[in-house]
Amino acid sequence: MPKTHTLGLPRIGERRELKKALESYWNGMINRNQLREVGLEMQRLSLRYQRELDIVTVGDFSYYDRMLDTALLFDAVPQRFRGLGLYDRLNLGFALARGATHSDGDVEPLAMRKWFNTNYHYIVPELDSRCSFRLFPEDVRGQIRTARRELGPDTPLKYALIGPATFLYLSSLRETGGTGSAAGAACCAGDACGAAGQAGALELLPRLTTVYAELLGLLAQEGVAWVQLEEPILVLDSLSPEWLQGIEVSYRELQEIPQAPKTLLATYFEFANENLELIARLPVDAVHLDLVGSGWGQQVTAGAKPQTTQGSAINLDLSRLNGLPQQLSLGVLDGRGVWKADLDALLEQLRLFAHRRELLLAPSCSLLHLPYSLESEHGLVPEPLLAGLAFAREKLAELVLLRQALCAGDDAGFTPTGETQQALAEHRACRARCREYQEQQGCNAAPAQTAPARSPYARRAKLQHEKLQLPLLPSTTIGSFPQTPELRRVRRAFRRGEITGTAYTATIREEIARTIKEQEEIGLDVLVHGEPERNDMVEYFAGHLDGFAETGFGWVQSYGSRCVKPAIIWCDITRPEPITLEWIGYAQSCTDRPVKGMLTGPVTMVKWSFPRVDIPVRDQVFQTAAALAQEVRDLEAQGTSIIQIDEAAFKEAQPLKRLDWPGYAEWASAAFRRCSAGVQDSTQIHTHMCYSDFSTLLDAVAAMDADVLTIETSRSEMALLESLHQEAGLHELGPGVYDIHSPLIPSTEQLARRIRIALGHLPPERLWINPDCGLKTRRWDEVRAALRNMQQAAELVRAELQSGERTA
Ligand code: MET
Ligand SMILES: [Zn+2]
Repeated sequence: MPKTHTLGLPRIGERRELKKALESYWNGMINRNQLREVGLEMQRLSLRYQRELDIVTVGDFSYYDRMLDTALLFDAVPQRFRGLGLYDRLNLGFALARGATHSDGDVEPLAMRKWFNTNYHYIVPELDSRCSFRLFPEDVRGQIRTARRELGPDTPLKYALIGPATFLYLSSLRETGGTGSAAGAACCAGDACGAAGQAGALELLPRLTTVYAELLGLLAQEGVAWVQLEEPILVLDSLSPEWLQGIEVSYRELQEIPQAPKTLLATYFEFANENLELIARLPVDAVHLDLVGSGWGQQVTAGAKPQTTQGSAINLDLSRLNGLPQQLSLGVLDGRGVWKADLDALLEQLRLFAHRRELLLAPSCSLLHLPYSLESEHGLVPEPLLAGLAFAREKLAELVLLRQALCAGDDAGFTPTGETQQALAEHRACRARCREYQEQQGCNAAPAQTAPARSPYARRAKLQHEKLQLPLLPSTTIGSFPQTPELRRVRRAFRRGEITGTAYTATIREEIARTIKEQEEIGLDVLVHGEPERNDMVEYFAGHLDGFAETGFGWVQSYGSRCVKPAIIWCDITRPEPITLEWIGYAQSCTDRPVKGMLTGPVTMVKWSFPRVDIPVRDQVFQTAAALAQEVRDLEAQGTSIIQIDEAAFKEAQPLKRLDWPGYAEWASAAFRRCSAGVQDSTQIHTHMCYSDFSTLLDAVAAMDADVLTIETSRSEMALLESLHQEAGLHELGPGVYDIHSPLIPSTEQLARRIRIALGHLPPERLWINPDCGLKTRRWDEVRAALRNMQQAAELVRAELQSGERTA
C-alpha cells in the first residue's frame, strides 16, 4: 500500500508571520522568546498540514536557511565569527547570514547563492581544508520534540537533512586563514547554480561523514523512523568521477551505523537520469526521484516525456528503475508548479506499478517554493482559474487522494470507493472548468521562435555614437532609484482606489522630475526615470500584460525574511496597451540628456512567475518577447534612443543539466533578440544581469547581441572581468563599480581604481561606468554620495585617458 509524504513545506507563515517576527527581532522590537514562539507556531502549522500523510517530515523548518543550519549543526563556522562572543546558535546563525559589527570593524556575512535553478537563495557555507566538524544537535532535537509533543509517540517521523555530498558541493572552500567575504570566491566556474563542487571540498567528505554518522545515531535514539538525506546534486550531469566515487564511499560508511533510522536518499529538481547506476549502488533504504522536472530543460526525463499537456505529469519507464531499492519514493506532483495534476493520467501509470514496489508518493521536491494555500485567494484570481490551481496544502490533498485511489479496490480492478470516486470526479471537474476558462481567453498561440538578426554591431555602434554623442566612459545607472516610504504609500493607496489616477500620476511625475534633476546635478550621461511606479520589476509588467494573474497571498520565500509574490501565467501573453511610454516620455521631457527606456526581459518575466504547464515554457517566453517587442517599438517611435531590457534571471533559468545548455542558449538569446528585432540601427539596446559569472553561458549572452551589457563586478574587485575577454563576442560593457548591496559609500579613488582595472580588460570605447544593480533598496543620501564619487571617478579616468597618462 503506497505511503504519502512530502520533502518539505513552506515555513514563512500563511501570513508571513515568520518574516514579520524575524524583522521585529532584528530591529529589537521583540525578544528571543517571542521569536521562538513564532518559530514553534510555524512548525506546528507544518505538522497540521501533514495530518493526513503517512510519514511526517520535520527538520525542514529554519529561521533563515537550511544550508546555514547545516553549517551550524556541524560547527562549520568561519574563524571571523568566532570572536564575536555569540554563544547563542540562533544569533550566531543570523550573524553568519547578515554580518555583524564588532569593535574591530564589520564582519562580512557569508555569500548567498541561488538554490539550483530556483529563485530561493541559500547561504554559502565557508569551509577551509582544516575544518573539523562537531555536532551541535540542539535544533535537531528541538524540531523532533516539537513534533512528538504535537503528534504523540506513534507517528512515524522523517527528519530532513541536506546530504553530506550536496552540502560540500555547494559550500565554498577558502584558503586556510582567509578572512574576507566569500562573495567573490563563490563565483568560480560552476553549474547552473554557480556552485563549483571544488575538488578540495571533496577531501572533507570523510570527516564530514563521520559527524553525519554520529547524527544518524542520535536520530535513532530520538525514535525517528526515517532520515531524508537530500542530494539534489545527483540530478546534475556534470559530477566528476571523483565526486561520484566520494559519494559512494560516504554512503557506504553511513550504512555501517548499527543503530540508524531508515535512509531515504532524495534527489530533486530534475530526474536523476545520469546517476541512476550510482544511486542503485548506494546502500540506502529508499530513493526519491523527481518525475516532473522543472520544465526549463528539454531533456526527456524518467526515460520518457516531460509535462506537455496540462498537468499530465510523468511517464514512468519501469525498466529505468531496475536495481533501485524496492522502496521508491516517486515525486509525481509538480512541487514547483501551481497547477492541479492530472490524477487520472497519474493513476493509470501508477497502477502498473503499485503492486510491484513498495511505493512512497510525494511531490517532486520540497513545497518550499510554493505558496501555502488557496484558501486565502478569493478576490484577485478569477474563480474558474482558482479551480485549476493547487498550492502546498492542495498538493498534499492531491497526494492523499492518489493514495486512496490506489489503495481502494482489489489488485486486479483498482476500483476506488464511492467517496474516492466522487473526490476524483470533483477534481477532474475543477480542472475542466479551469481549462475551459483558459481556452476562452486564448490559449494556444504558438509565437514565432526566431528573430531576425540586426545589422553588424560595428555599423550600429557608429550610428548610435553619432546620434548619442556621449563622452568616453559614459556613466549611467541600472534603472531604479530609492523607493521611499512615501512612494510605497502612494502606490498602495492607488492600488486600493484611495487616491485618483490623476493624483497618483502627479506624484509619480514629481518623483521622476526630481530623480532626473538629481542625476543631472550629479552629471550622469545617460539618465533613467528611476522606476518609482514599480514595486517589483516583474510584478509591474505582469500587472500590465494579459496572461499573468496576480495572487493576494502567494508569497514564496526568496531568502531569509524576504519573500516574492510570483504571478501565475494562465493564458496567452499579450500587451493590451503601452506600459511604460507615459513615464519614459515624461522623464525625457524633463531633460536634454538621453533617458533610457526600461523593460524586464522575457526570460526573467517567465522565470520569476509560475508558468503554464500545457505549453512549453519556451513558448511563454516568446509570447512575452513578442509583447515586449511592441513596447520597444513604441518607445522608439516616441523618440527613446536607448532601451534597456533587463534579464536578471537569465542565468538562473539555465537548465541544470549541461546537456540542455546549448538548446537553452539558442532559444533564450533568440527570445531576447525578438524583443529588439526591427529597431533602427541607431537605437541602442542595453541589457542588465546581476552577476558576471558567464563562464557557462557566455555564448548565450553574446548571442543576445545587446549593444551594451551591464553586470555586477564590484564585490569581486572586477576579477570576474577576466572571463569576459575580448573574444567573448560581447560589445560594450558596464561592469558595476559600485556595490549597491552595501551601505558603504565607495571613495572616488576606490572607484577610479576599479575603472582602471576594467580598462585592463576592455578598450575605453567599450567601457561604461555604472553601479552593480538598481538602487531601489538604498537611501537617497547614500546614492547621491556614491554616484557623485562614481561620476568624479569616471571624469578622472576620462581625463587620464585624454591626456594620454595611461593607454588602454
Ligand atoms: N532595472 C532594474 C533596477 O534597476 C534592474 C534590477 S536587476 C535585479 O532595479
Ligand atoms: Zn540587477
